[in-house]
Amino acid sequence: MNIENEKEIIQIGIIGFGDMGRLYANKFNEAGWKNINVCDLPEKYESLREQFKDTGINVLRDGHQVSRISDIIFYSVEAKNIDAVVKEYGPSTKFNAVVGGQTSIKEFEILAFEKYLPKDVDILCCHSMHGPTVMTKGQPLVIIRQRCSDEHFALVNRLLDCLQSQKVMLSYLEHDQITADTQAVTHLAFISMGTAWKRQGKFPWESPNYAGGIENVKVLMTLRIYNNKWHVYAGLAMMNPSAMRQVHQFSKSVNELFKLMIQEKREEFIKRIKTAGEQVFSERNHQHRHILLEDDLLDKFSLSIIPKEQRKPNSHLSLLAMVDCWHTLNINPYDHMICETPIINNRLLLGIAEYLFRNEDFLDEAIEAALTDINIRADDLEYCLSATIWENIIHNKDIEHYKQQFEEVSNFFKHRLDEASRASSSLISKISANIRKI
Ligand SMILES: NC(=O)C1=CN([C@@H]2O[C@H](COP(=O)(O)OP(=O)(O)OC[C@H]3O[C@@H](n4cnc5c(N)ncnc54)[C@H](OP(=O)(O)O)[C@@H]3O)[C@@H](O)[C@H]2O)C=CC1
Ligand SMILES: O=C(O)C(=O)Cc1ccc(O)cc1
Repeated sequence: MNIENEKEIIQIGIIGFGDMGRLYANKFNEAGWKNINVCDLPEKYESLREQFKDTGINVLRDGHQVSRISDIIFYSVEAKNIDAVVKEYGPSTKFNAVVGGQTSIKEFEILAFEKYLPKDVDILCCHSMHGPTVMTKGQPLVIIRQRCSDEHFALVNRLLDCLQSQKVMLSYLEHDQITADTQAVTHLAFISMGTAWKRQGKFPWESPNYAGGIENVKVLMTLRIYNNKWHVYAGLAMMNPSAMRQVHQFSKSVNELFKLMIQEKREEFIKRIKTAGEQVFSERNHQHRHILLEDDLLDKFSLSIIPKEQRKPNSHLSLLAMVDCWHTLNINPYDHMICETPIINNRLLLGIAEYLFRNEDFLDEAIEAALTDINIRADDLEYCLSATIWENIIHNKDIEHYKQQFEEVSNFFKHRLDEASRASSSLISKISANIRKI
């Protein structure tokens, strides 16, 4: 093929024109790829065609039409639907095309492609490790070369170059293992916070326990998750075969630590926290000490109406349990930074855990609050219940219940979700810029 004019010749297809499908289509369009064919569900065809009529993006009625003409195809549908969608449209794939998917769990996607795509078709999958409102530049982009010629591999790479993301080559099993260790359990920590606040009818920005510093990160990240689509998190937690172990352990860590707190088993509690902290933030990880969240920076992104001086200590049960969970399962969160996402693990959750555990005074203050301040026990009890509720829903793969719980909490916060999402995006870019400077 002549690389010179490939942007005019190559037909690109996107099946599933939701948030991520649109992000990719717009990026390819801006980069000058001329033939971008997209579809969503057939019932949305007329309105999408109208909406995109002057954009250069070619809206088609369904996945058969996209598949018949496209040389490179991305499936960008809900993970829970991937098998059914590939089953329906896969057999229509153009001869000698290359097909990939954007779903967050790769085992199901790859198995569906292997099952339903014609044998002449190559499989090269991707996963942008960020949500649709984050700048693609510099973010990790996992590439999974399942079966793919050198020529197709090079072509898809040239196309994806316009995202300016950091490519990471993994097998689908490696991908699913890493994202189970990072995304699934991180989301559980934050969605449980939202549920606990909602169960108490309490907005965290009105409470002195959630004002200032790393509390801002907890609030913003929780609301950021609740501003995204429920199916993204449901899929990640329920469909990734490796995720359940972490989900169970996190909930167990929360509950066991809480029991030690209310029984005031001081020595056992402190020993457990300090041992976990020493292992996770030990010498072997000192070279990674680059998250460096600073109070001044975090305070600029507060939703709180409480002045910082009126801040009250917090047990940080969620963070203590997170580190206890990593320690118990022998997970080194720093090893997984190749798949870092803005919320996940690395930047923010690992960032705030690091902030807490690497500042002895701060950690001691949290431990003291956990063991002695009875005013925060109601919050911590609600956190335990919430983590247990989510663990059960995920364990039972109860997708309807997941949706209902998620939407109830999301509705509770709905008047601040957009604002929180904007604030968290600025915070993420500020922290990314800080990290790049180091
Ligand atoms: N959002 C995120 O932060 C990220 C998401 N991902 C993954 O990317 C994928 C897409 O996510 P996202 O764009 O956020 O989700 P969206 O819900 O915004 O987009 C998925 C779209 O696919 C449509 N769809 C469903 N079935 C079909 C079909 N048979 N034919 C055509 N279109 C169909 C959906 O329609 P309808 O809504 O009517 O069902 C929806 O419009 C998911 O697998 C997700 O896990 C990956 C990285 C980040
Ligand atoms: O931005 C983040 O950290 C998210 O958690 C968003 C996200 C959701 C699903 C993915 O498969 C990847 C990223």
